[in-house]
Amino acid sequence: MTAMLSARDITVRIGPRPLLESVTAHFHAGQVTGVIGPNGAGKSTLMRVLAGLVAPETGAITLDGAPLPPPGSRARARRVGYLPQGHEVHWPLTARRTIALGRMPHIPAFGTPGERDSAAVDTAMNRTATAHLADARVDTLSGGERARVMLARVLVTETPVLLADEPVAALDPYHALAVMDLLAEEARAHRRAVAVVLHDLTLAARYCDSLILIDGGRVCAAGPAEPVLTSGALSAAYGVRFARGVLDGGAVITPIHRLDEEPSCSLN
Ligand SMILES: Nc1ncnc2c1ncn2[C@@H]1O[C@H](COP(=O)(O)OP(=O)(O)OP(=O)(O)O)[C@@H](O)[C@H]1O
Repeated sequence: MTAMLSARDITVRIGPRPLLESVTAHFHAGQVTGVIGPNGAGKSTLMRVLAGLVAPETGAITLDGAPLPPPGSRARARRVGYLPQGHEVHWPLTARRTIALGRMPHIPAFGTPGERDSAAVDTAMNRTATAHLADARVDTLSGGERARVMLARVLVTETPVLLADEPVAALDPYHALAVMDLLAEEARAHRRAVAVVLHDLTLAARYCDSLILIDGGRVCAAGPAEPVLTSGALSAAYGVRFARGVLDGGAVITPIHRLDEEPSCSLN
């Protein structure tokens, strides 16, 4: 299967230290690809490279086999949507106006938003359960509410590639499942390539078609989700023994205890 978004041989260095080393990763249309790995592994750095916010020292990123438009351009913004980790916002805009900013790449210079833009905002607010927050200032929202508003802002951009860095980190279980359902729908119904950074391996097992396990800036395992989640590389990367099973028809992966060995699969 041809990948929609491909990163090949990406190396990112800050000073002498490589944050990513020869990372190759593929993200397919119609699939949710999970990016997993321990703290500091390089997951967010990979997302930032894919979003065009960090220039790699080596390597290339292609969309459908062609180079991406330059970072910061409207053409790039129409192709790759990026939901960063954390959702820090300091601007005193309402949730609706914040979400509407996601339509900017579609509005001509000196143009004004039209009915199509307004409808896209309404749809995204309904899908992220944020319609009731429309007039609330985004800097006054709770962490989980703000996370859903920022997701809506990315959804309205309607990009073929959607990068979400820990989109469920601030969410309660109901909203975490709702957001994962939504990302899966974006992939399956709209044929988008969805990349999602996750720490919850049960969500990774249930929602991701394929996984990229990163540790120490390198890819330790990649491919269909199940073999990655059952591989020794998973325990080695996290330094944790996991229990795996099926409960109520769904996969469950939970950490049991730390391993004695120093966690690392980057030498495997
Ligand atoms: N601008 C920077 N300058 C120096 N070091 C950086 C910079 N950005 C990231 N790093 C380092 O690169 C490593 C990878 O960071 P990154 O944010 O990609 O990790 P991560 O896998 O997303 O981790 P987490 O699960 O904790 O969010 C970390 O050790 C981090 O301290």
